[in-house]
Parts: sequence; C-alpha cells; structure tokens
Amino acid sequence: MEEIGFLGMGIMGKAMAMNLLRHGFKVSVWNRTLSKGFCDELKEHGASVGESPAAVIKKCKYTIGMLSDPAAALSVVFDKDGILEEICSGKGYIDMSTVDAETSSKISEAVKKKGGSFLEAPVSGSKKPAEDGQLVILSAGDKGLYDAILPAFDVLGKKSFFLGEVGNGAKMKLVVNMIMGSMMNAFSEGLVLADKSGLSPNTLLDVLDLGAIANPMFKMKGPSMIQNSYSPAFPLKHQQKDMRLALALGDENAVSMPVAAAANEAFKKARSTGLGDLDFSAVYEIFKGTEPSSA
Ligand SMILES: NC(=O)C1=CN([C@@H]2O[C@H](COP(=O)(O)OP(=O)(O)OC[C@H]3O[C@@H](n4cnc5c(N)ncnc54)[C@H](OP(=O)(O)O)[C@@H]3O)[C@@H](O)[C@H]2O)C=CC1
Ligand SMILES: O=CC(=O)O
Repeated sequence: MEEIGFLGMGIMGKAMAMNLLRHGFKVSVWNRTLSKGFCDELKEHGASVGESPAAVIKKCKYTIGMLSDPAAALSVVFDKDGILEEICSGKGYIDMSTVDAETSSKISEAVKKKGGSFLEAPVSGSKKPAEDGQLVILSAGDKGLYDAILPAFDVLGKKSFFLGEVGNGAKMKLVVNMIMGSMMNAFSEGLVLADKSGLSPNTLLDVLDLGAIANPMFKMKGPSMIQNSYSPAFPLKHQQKDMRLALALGDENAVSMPVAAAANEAFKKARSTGLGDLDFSAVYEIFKGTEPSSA
C-alpha cells in the first residue's frame, strides 16, 4: 500500500503508527511538539518525519489524524501549514480522534471543498489494544476511502464498522465512552463502599469477575486502582471531554442522562484537583476523598 501519513504521536497515535510500521507499511509522521522525542523513536523504526500536517498530506495519498480533542482536530486542518493547504483530489484524510459530529462535519466539508475525501474513524480500545492491533474502528463518511484504507484498519483493529454518513462514527464513539465513564464511576464507588464496609476490594474484584457484570475494564484497571496506580493509558482529561461531548449530544436530542451527568461532575472534580493527565481510573481518588500517593 502507499505511504500513510500520521498526525499526532500521543499515546494512541504513536502505538498505531508503530503498529503500521511493524506490519511493513511506509509511514510519514508529524507531531506538534517535536521535542517529545516520539518522532525520533518512530524514525528509528523506519518512519519519515514531516515538518507540518501540510507536508505530510503533500507526500501521502492517505493521512490519518489522532489528535486530543475538537480544538486540536480543527487546528491541524484549518491553521497555517494545515491539511487544507495540500489536500486535493485523489487524497484522503482519516480522522481517528474522538470528537463531536459537528467538528467532524466541519472538517469533512472543508476537505471535500478542496476535492479530497474524508472519513471519520474514532476507535474503541486503549493503549494496549492500539499496540496489539485490537482496536474497534467506528468509521463513517466516504465509503471509497473506507475501502481503500481497510488494509491499514485490518492491522490497527480487530473489527471495523462503516456507519454511513459523517457524524455517525463520532456519535457512536461518544455513546460508548459515555457508558464507559459512567461504569468507571460506579466501579469506583463500589470499591470504596467495599473497603469502608470492611470488605476486601481484591475479593470484590474476584466476585465481580465471576458474575454477569464481569468485563475487561474492571479486570484490567481494578488491581492498579487498588494500588493507587494510574499510569495513563486513557488520560482522564480525554474521558471528561468525551462525557462533556456525549452530554451535549444528549442535550441536542433531549435525552435525560442523570448518570452520565453525575459521572461528568466527578471527572471534572478530578481534573480540577490535578488528575487530568493520569489514567481516567484516577477518578477513584475523588470517591476515596484522597490525593493519589503515586502515579
Ligand atoms: N488513550 C486512549 O486510551 C484512547 C484515546 N482515544 C482518543 O484518541 C485521541 C488521542 O488520544 P491520546 O493519544 O490518548 O492523547 P494524547 O494526549 O496522548 O495525545 C494527544 C495528541 O494530540 C496532539 N495535540 C494536542 N493539541 C494539539 C493541537 N492544538 N494541535 C496539534 N496537535 C495537538 C498532541 O500533540 P503534543 O504532543 O504536541 O501535545 C498529541 O500528539 C483523543 O481524541 C482520545 O480521546 C480514543 C480511544 C482510546
Ligand atoms: O476512548 C477510550 C477507550 O478506551 O476506548
């Protein structure tokens, strides 16, 4: 396949680009902050490093973006040296960031106006699934671009969905992450309730894992939460962004979401106490009423 561009070498972008390199794809990467060294590491694995989003788009037929939030996703498209300066007929941009449908639509319209094609493709699955090529890809937009980029999606994910018009991928991702954020809050409350009631949180994990509400998230995050360890796989600030965007989607559709609203408040509180860069499971500290003893 042609060389693939990759914008945004954060937790997810770096793991995904590395995965493409490991599977023999040629990859050209860009990150806003070069000094973070991620690009150098990727270079050692065979990637070339572009000077700007525009430079990467110019070089590659297909370019993927994996940026933190709507402001970042818009910035790489519309700002100076951005995607719009070089996107044209025959080139495709695939935004895999988690954003709202409105942001995605704005990007889609601008890219199409320049003759390019656009696919939104947010993912479910965190750092480890990104490293292992086990993401769930929720795409929508240009079907031709979806078909063309499938060989790369097959490396990045265990399953790809095509959900129709732009916005549907973003909405699906926000619904999923709204549920995940609410679950993390209920889980945290439960761990504290067990502990304060004189029960062993470790035994609670064993009990949960054997029953109808067993799930990979409780199993993976539970042991480290009990150790007050929150090394970021999915940063809390991004989970709070997803709750905020999901609540806005609920607002638009007059859907009452009291559970998600309460979870959002806990994530906001966690952010305000400096936990935003830790893993989203650090919301547990809010329920414990303590500061984390280690990150
Ligand atoms: N981590 C996870 O488990 C998952 C994350 N996601 C979603 O994927 C996206 C990326 O997440 P993740 O990799 O964890 O996030 P990180 O915070 O690790 O990385 C964010 C990336 O966005 C870049 N960025 C931020 N602001 C701007 C800007 N204004 N202009 C250009 N680049 C910018 C950062 O560059 P710089 O280095 O310069 O700051 C960095 O490359 C988010 O939308 C997140 O919600 C989806 C599924 C799982
Ligand atoms: O967006 C986060 C995830 O784990 O999925």
